[in-house]
Amino acid sequence: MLQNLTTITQFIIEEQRKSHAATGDFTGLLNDIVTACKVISNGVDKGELIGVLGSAESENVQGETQKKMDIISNDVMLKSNEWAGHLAAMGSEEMDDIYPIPEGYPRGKYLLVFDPLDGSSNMDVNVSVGTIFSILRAPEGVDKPTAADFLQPGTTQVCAGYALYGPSTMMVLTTGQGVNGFTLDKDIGEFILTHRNMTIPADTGEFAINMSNYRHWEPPVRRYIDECVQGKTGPRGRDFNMRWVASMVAEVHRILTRGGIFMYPIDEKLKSKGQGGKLRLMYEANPMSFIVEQAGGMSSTGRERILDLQPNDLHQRVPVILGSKNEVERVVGYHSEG
Ligand SMILES: O=P(O)(O)OC[C@H]1O[C@](O)(COP(=O)(O)O)[C@@H](O)[C@@H]1O
Ligand SMILES: [Mg+2]
Ligand SMILES: [Mg+2]
Repeated sequence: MLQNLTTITQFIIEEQRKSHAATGDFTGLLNDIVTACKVISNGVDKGELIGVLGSAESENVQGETQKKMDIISNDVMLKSNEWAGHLAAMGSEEMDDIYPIPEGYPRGKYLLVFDPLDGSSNMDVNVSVGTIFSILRAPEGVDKPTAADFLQPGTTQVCAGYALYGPSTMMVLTTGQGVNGFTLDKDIGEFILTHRNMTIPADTGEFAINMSNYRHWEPPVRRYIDECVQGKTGPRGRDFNMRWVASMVAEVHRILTRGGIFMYPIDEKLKSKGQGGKLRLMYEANPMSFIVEQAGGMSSTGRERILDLQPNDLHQRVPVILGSKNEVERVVGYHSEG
């Protein structure tokens, strides 16, 4: 029924009304992020029709070859969010250092950190990709924030969300009052509330991990996956299914929709490169952990709650094990057994 549609803006305003401190700043910021994701969705949708597939022949701070859409999505996020006066600075996977709000634009009280295109290795093969974002408060009285001002534990996030550019374009977000999903109606250009109060079942029979790293895994992870693969014939006494999309956004969305466990653990290969994991704390692990916990799931490094971690670098990498509570707890238990 057309007249009963709730747009994402209406939903956020209603949510903000519950907290008397709301000034409209947050709603304004979210609207700018929503606009950016609509533009990126349009670009992903059109693909080679507008020549945006393929590599950009440049590398980001992670040493990864950037896709054209990595750079385009990054620019769209910057341009859409820099002008309105809600932000003091931004941080992105695709930029070495933070992005201060340009002179001439008003500064605001929030910090925005994002992964402009997640799963970018799937862009050229037409598999779901996404955008992940996290909103933090800028320290009071600081006119020009530094990278250090972004290094706040995940528990201090004001909002976390992602856009998923898949068969349909969706946006899922939390402000600490549960998790809700919105589907983009491209005819009216609005994200409409379609998935109210998303929750993750505590149990699951589905795991997601890049099995090609098997020989590099630590014993607790190898034990957990061995038992899943042994299924009925092993100690778990039941069969498990496996999925791996290679887009964290798509994995988390599947888990929010039907449960599951997603793992990108630390391994010997990553350690040998001096990395603390594959995925980035500030704009992948923290926002996804806030969403997963708000949906009743759990998120850990295997040894610590991700949201409690004190970040030490804007591009810090961490192990990620998240999803259905009882399975994540089991993996954490295997780590503590040593
Ligand atoms: O290539 P792998 O080992 O399968 O890793 C896939 C993982 O890397 C990522 O693509 C990293 O994110 P980016 O694409 O934003 O760099 C995750 O989305 C995904 O979960
Ligand atoms: Mg990513
Ligand atoms: Mg990315």
